Amino acid sequence: MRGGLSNRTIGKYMLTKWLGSGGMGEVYKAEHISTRLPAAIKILSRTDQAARFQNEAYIQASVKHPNIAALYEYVIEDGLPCIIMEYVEGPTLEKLIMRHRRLPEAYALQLLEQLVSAVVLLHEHGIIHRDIKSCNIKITTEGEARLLDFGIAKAAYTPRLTQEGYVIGTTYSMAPEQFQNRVSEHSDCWSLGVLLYEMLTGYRPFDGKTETEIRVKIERGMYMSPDLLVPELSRHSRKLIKRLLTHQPKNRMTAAELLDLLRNPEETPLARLSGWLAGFIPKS
Ligand SMILES: Nc1ncnc2c1ncn2[C@@H]1O[C@H](COP(=O)(O)OP(=O)(O)OP(=O)(O)O)[C@@H](O)[C@H]1O
Repeated sequence: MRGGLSNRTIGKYMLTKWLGSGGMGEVYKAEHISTRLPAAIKILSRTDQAARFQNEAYIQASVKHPNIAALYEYVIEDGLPCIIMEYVEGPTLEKLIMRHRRLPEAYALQLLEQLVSAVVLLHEHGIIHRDIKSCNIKITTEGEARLLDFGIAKAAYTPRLTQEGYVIGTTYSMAPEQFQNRVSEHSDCWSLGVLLYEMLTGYRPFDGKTETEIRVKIERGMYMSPDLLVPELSRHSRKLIKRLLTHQPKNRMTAAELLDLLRNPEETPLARLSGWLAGFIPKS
């Protein structure tokens, strides 16, 4: 039942508000009984998904990063597995984009940098998120990004959770190789490209009326050049999108390279020339 568990206690927490339901369970806002600090609690509703749910908890617990919602505890209450995690106040990135139509470029790049630094950490731990998309990201009241939902993330120790041939992910943000079940950390970088495009233009690069239509566009790399939607878009952002939405995973920019470029944008020829000329100006 939706929200049917409100006012019940889970460990040291009291459930206060139903937040929504996802693929595996219900999410509630909760309050610590003695400290009154908030938390979000995900309660498994599909018992056939217990192994995947535990996988989500293992992964979320194994990485600590300011832009990843922290895991507090994994408990089993009356036979129900529960993930107790940081409560992130604020809208999802998807809602924020819809509300403003699209995000200002400087802010979009700032959010991307935060998310990429989280993804670099995941990849360093051998974890592939596999479902990076705007509705799995929340924006805090301070305007910072928090990555949520490790339900289908994959680590080296993740047990085989899917039936042979079952494709994992959300079609519009999936990389072409994900349809062949050849997922790697490069697939997360494609999804970051989809996310950047969506933040900057307000549109998804690969959209359509059916899953098949979207899939065909992804496999053919057919997307509208972002500057046709936002003519003032910088060359820097256009280049990032192009390098992330590269069909061949091996030729695609990695998360570490992307982070480096976001922190040290490539110098424009003009900036390089003026830096060079500055060397000739006598110091007074
Ligand atoms: N840590 C959190 N803090 C605040 N809200 C959260 C938190 N985790 C999840 N939510 C919210 O709870 C709702 C359900 O989340 P959940 O991750 O289970 O599903 P989903 O992302 O909607 O779907 P799916 O699991 O199928 O991807 C969403 O509205 C989500 O934004």
